[in-house]
Amino acid sequence: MAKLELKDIRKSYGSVEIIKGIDLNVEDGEFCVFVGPSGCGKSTLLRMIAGLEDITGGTLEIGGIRMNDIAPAKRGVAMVFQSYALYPHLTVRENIAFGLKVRKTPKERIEELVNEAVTMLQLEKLTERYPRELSGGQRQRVAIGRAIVGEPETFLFDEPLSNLDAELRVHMRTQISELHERLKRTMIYVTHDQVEAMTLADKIVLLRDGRIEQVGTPHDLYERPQNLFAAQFIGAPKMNIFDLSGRFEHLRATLQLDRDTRYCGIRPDNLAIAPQGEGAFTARVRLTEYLGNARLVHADIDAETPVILEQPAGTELAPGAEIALTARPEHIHGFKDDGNRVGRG
Ligand SMILES: Nc1ncnc2c1ncn2[C@@H]1O[C@H](COP(=O)(O)OP(=O)(O)OP(=O)(O)O)[C@@H](O)[C@H]1O
Repeated sequence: MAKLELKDIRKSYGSVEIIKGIDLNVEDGEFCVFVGPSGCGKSTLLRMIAGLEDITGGTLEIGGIRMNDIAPAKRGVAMVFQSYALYPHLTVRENIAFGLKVRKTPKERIEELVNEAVTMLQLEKLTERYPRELSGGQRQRVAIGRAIVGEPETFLFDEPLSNLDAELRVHMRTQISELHERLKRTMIYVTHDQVEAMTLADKIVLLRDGRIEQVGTPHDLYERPQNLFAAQFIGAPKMNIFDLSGRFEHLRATLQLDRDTRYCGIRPDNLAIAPQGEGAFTARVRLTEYLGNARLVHADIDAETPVILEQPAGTELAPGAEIALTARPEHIHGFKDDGNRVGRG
């Protein structure tokens, strides 16, 4: 069993607090992704779980056992790093077997575990190569193999795909998903890439500045962002936000928004072009981008207020054209003065 419980977890370097009180449960077998902007503390939190960083305050339990002061090797976790951290002078097979040898695992068992991992990760033809003779994706598969053979209860991934090109990232992402399906182990995965977070996670933990902004399924974060930060972090292009305290006051009536609503948010694919003279507001097209399956329209409501909408790829709009825009009530997200969602929950 590898349920993780973090209770008021804190980390300081000197007088600077980096992790500012994290309460979180990760269920046994769950795929949990820590996501957030650079410097928010994702890696630090993961390294604290791994035992590579001391915990300044709070309690970390894995499988019901307090782990704060337990050595990394005794936590039942294996970590896969962005940098692969392979031994250059060892072959693929030797790299994968290394930890088992150190732990004095019987030879036959090492054979068995390594062969299993090699097959699972399709490394059969590469076992006698050295890391320098491998591509980035192959190196990362070896690093994952090394983690698998230790049979950990929990896998910790620290931005494992960051050094790979776009195509390989997508491929490795699906491999990691399949690995989770197959091993059914708890996995915690750090990324700053919201697409990775959305596609891999059972549970997303969105962090900012050492605190949790929102925890939920990918669907929760996309459909019901709990605050302006979550609304703008998840989804690309970003959600459009209109401040109703100023020149968008009229939207309150037109879009029938609650009195508590200070900001209204509408995703680019939820903005529709209305017949001229109708719609909630008008904008002037600046440029359009053809994406193959859609067309992104960049427009300006006024000099300070850009807006982005996603339209069918065949939509023809010349720069300078005026468009009337509208959105259905169920696609409008309302946020209060403090940035929290109206009718939170
Ligand atoms: N050893 C250290 N001493 C002092 N500050 C540190 C140390 N390690 C990390 N930090 C600071 O802690 C904060 C969180 O760092 P961390 O690496 O966890 O962020 P991150 O969210 O993983 O960012 P990134 O996506 O850029 O890797 C940063 O502001 C960083 O500068």
